[in-house]
Amino acid sequence: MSKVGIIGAGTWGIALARVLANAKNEVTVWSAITSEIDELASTNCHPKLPGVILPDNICYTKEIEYVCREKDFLIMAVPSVFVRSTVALAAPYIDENQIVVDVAKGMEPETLYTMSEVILDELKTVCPEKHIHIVAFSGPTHAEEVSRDMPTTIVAACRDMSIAERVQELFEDTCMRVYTNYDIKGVEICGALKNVIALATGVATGLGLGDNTKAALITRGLNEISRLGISMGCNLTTFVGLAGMGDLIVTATSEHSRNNRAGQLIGQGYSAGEAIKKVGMVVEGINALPAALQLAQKHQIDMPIVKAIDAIVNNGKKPDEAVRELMARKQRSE
Ligand SMILES: NC(=O)C1=CN([C@@H]2O[C@H](COP(=O)(O)OP(=O)(O)OC[C@H]3O[C@@H](n4cnc5c(N)ncnc54)[C@H](O)[C@@H]3O)[C@@H](O)[C@H]2O)C=CC1
Ligand SMILES: O=C(CO)COP(=O)(O)O
Repeated sequence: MSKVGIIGAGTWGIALARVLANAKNEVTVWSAITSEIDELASTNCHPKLPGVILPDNICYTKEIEYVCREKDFLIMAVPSVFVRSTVALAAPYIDENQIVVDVAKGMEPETLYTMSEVILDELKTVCPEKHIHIVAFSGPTHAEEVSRDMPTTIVAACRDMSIAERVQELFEDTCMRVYTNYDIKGVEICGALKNVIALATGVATGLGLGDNTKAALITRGLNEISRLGISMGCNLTTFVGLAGMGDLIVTATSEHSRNNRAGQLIGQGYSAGEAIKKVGMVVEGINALPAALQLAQKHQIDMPIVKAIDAIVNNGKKPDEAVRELMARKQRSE
């Protein structure tokens, strides 16, 4: 039995809280939004996970200190744009013997840091004397399915494999089968950038295009992401594994994906802002675009699908025009 603090009460934080509480761990959930905590505590339900009853051994708190103190694991489950500010709040209460597990998928546009790097950077600023272990936890894992105990696989990534193994053990005997990987940077790049490609497959669906187009976007999209990752020193095997190919497949094809849904709306003619509003939850692929473009430029990697999505989302390019341009690119070898 472990003590786990879940920082963030969106669908993913709550799905993980449920799995871990049912496995007899002592689970505490915190949210920056106090009304969310009141609702969870009084209903044992999350409004975006209808029909899922949460076990009553989950403790809810509005105190960041309480969610951090004396926990073995702290799971950072806020959307990527809130990771830095949330770590700043939590840092004074985080100890060296705790493992911080990041589940947010994104990259910070100003620093080009992955989320584990953002966490480390913020912890160094607030408490430079502490050495804290951080694990990236990423893979094909929609909250809607995990919260119904559907068999799911995921990667726990850390340079120190013994720390990744601690997270693997935490999820033993749950619906989640955890694989370890020491290529934390590769795992995090996969998690952030597959969302951009899922936007692209959504756009294709919204335009009324077919399965051939989606397969092309998934395959060539993975090629773009892996070329970037390899140029940054990551391992190809990470990109063809669960955090890469696995998560790209699920996000690009699942009805649960917010990125896929936002892309569909954009393909149907909605602006990015309208699509985000209609989806009503975080669309990380849109947040990841500035960092993706900067990294492509910095590492001199051609990323035509990422560029096309940025042109549609941020520069008003018509989706059908972007498809025509992608198809008309100079012919080349695979
Ligand atoms: N939902 C899913 O199936 C999965 C999500 N993820 C990742 O987990 C992260 C969180 O995603 P979701 O839980 O789906 O998001 P969500 O859109 O359901 O959650 C939003 C949550 O963010 C928190 N929040 C809102 N404003 C905040 C603020 N100012 N400061 C701190 N926290 C604030 C609140 O707890 C709110 O419920 C994302 O990076 C996502 O890519 C990863 C795997 C699966
Ligand atoms: O990362 C996810 C599944 O693994 C969630 O994807 P969406 O944010 O597109 O729903």
